[in-house]
Amino acid sequence: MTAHPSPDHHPSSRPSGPQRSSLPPFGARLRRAMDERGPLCVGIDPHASLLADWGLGDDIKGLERFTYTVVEALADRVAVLKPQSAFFERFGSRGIAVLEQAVADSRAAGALVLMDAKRGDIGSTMAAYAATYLDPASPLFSDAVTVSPYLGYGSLRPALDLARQSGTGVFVLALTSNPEGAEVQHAVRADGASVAATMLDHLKAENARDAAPMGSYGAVVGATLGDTLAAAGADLAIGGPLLAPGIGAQGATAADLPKVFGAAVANVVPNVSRGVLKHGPDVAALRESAARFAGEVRDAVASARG
Ligand SMILES: O=C(O)c1cc(=O)[nH]c(=O)n1[C@@H]1O[C@H](COP(=O)(O)O)[C@@H](O)[C@H]1O
Repeated sequence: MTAHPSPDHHPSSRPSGPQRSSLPPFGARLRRAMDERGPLCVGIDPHASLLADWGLGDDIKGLERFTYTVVEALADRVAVLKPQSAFFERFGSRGIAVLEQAVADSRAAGALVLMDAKRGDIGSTMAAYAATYLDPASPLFSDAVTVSPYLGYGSLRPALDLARQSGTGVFVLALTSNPEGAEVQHAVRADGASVAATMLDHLKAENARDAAPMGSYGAVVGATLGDTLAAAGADLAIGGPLLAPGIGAQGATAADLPKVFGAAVANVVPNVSRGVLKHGPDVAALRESAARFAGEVRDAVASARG
């Protein structure tokens, strides 16, 4: 995909091969951001219906206005912003240019950017996806990216290795928030372990290096899962972050977090997208909503600590 972004936020051509980064490991950066700002992650998901609700057109101008308003409202106060790439890709190269600008502006304002791209392919193609999001020379360079392990955990190796090199992170889908996920993720392998438990074990091993204060390799575990985690034999003590989508529009609440995550709740990065975004386009209302979710998360985590 060829992008034509404004020239002010990234190099016009990419050097060959991954660039070394001076960034500390992602896990350390994320832990610090969680300590300073609280663990909330807000999604930037410009649904067509939200654009309409905001009084915007379902076009590039609407996309720009929506995206830059969310960045202006939240990038200086939440730990993580998670743009969902699909909502930008559907506008073609001009949508990608908006995404590039949003990533750069969010990072400049102090938010970590988790690119929600859910990529996954054979290793050699995965290397290109990894370069897209985790190579500091890329116009879409982000602090972390979501990936899908359906081609096998080993196929993710180029992303896992580039993340270590560039101080970025990788979030692997383990137990997703949608009800359809169980047919794959709860499936039991010949050795008796579920697919999800196997992914979590891989991540635990990945995090064994650079484990303090937190590993850079995360799992996606839905906040909607209630007590079904036990059925998947999931050990959430992976030493890395746990991205927990599903709060708000999908029905989970902050109060569910201790029940779903138990002792691992300290590593949970709860995500809310529509639950916050529906309060736009008023910047103050977006901030108030994010602050309310952040407060509920803080109270839930504190009550779990006793
Ligand atoms: O990786 C994700 O972020 C993700 C994983 C998952 O299991 N479930 C899930 O909803 N998500 C994403 O999290 C966001 C949830 O949005 P809301 O339901 O509007 O809060 C969307 O961008 C989803 O693509």
